[in-house]
Amino acid sequence: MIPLLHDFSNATVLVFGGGPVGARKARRFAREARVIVISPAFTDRGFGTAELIRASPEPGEIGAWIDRVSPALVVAATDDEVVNDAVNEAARDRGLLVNRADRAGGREPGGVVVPATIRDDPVVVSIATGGTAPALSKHLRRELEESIDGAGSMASLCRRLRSELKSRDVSANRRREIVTDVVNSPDVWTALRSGTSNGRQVIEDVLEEELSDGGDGA
Ligand SMILES: C[C@@]1(CC(=O)O)c2cc3[nH]c(cc4nc(cc5[nH]c(cc(n2)[C@H]1CCC(=O)O)[C@@](C)(CC(=O)O)[C@@H]5CCC(=O)O)C(CC(=O)O)=C4CCC(=O)O)c(CCC(=O)O)c3CC(=O)O
Ligand SMILES: NC(=O)C1=CN([C@@H]2O[C@H](COP(=O)(O)OP(=O)(O)OC[C@H]3O[C@@H](n4cnc5c(N)ncnc54)[C@H](O)[C@@H]3O)[C@@H](O)[C@H]2O)C=CC1
Repeated sequence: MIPLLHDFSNATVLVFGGGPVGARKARRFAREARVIVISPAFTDRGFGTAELIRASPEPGEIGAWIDRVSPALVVAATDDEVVNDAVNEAARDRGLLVNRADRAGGREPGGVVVPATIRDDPVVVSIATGGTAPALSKHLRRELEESIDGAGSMASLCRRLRSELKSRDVSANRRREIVTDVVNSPDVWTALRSGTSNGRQVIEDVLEEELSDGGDGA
């Protein structure tokens, strides 16, 4: 499988199944999408801002629910394999993305997996194990969380630095060298992580040095 990023803003995600797994997927997608969860019972409280609809569709009724809601992605998270099969089939028939929570492999086209995710906006890190060990994905997510501390601030710094360098007509090659040096600088990381800098001073220092040596990097 090849990881891709998908923007769900202004899209709808339809989840079948209101247990802990349906809730986790609902919370995940609700940070961006409109989420609707359909289930005869909601055994978990943490559905985020998702809209909950109490219903127990038969396999033959799944397609009609999907048509009513026009989702971009459908999640099959019930404890009934026959229902999950029907969700998978109805979503595929309509060319929609589908996430099966009850399958480790054997995905068909359009089938997607939800990875463990670490965020320090706008930075995002995803972890998956090819379905072999979701608990390992969770463990690695926890282990790696600390190591990306400051990455969001570093990304913002780089965005501002790149735009300043562009507006001063610094060549693409030189921009690449400068940005790479900043990203690799332990001092900059320490300053961002400790909160002693928001990056403004780093940008000013880099620009001053660049302009004073004529921009040739010598
Ligand atoms: C294929 C996949 C499909 C998908 O859901 O997209 C899938 C499938 C299955 N998960 C199962 C079990 C568990 N899943 C978790 C947790 C997570 N599962 C997630 C993703 C995925 N799970 C996809 C593959 C990702 C990969 O490649 O690693 C995470 C990362 C993302 C998320 O769901 O948000 C989230 C951690 C989030 C976090 O904390 O960061 C735990 C741990 C726990 O609950 O504490 C357990 C119990 C321990 C265990 O079994 O490992 C079972 C067996 C069910 C059964 O036995 O009945 C199946 C089905 C099967 O294996 O057949
Ligand atoms: N992908 C993952 O991370 C994980 C996946 N699983 C799998 O996901 C499934 C769901 O896990 P849990 O939430 O823990 O199970 P659960 O049994 O607590 O919840 C299942 C929910 O589906 C609902 N449901 C039953 N028939 C339905 C229908 N026709 N339409 C809509 N909803 C219906 C039930 O009322 C219940 O709320 C498990 O059976 C297992 O196969 C389990 C653990 C982790």
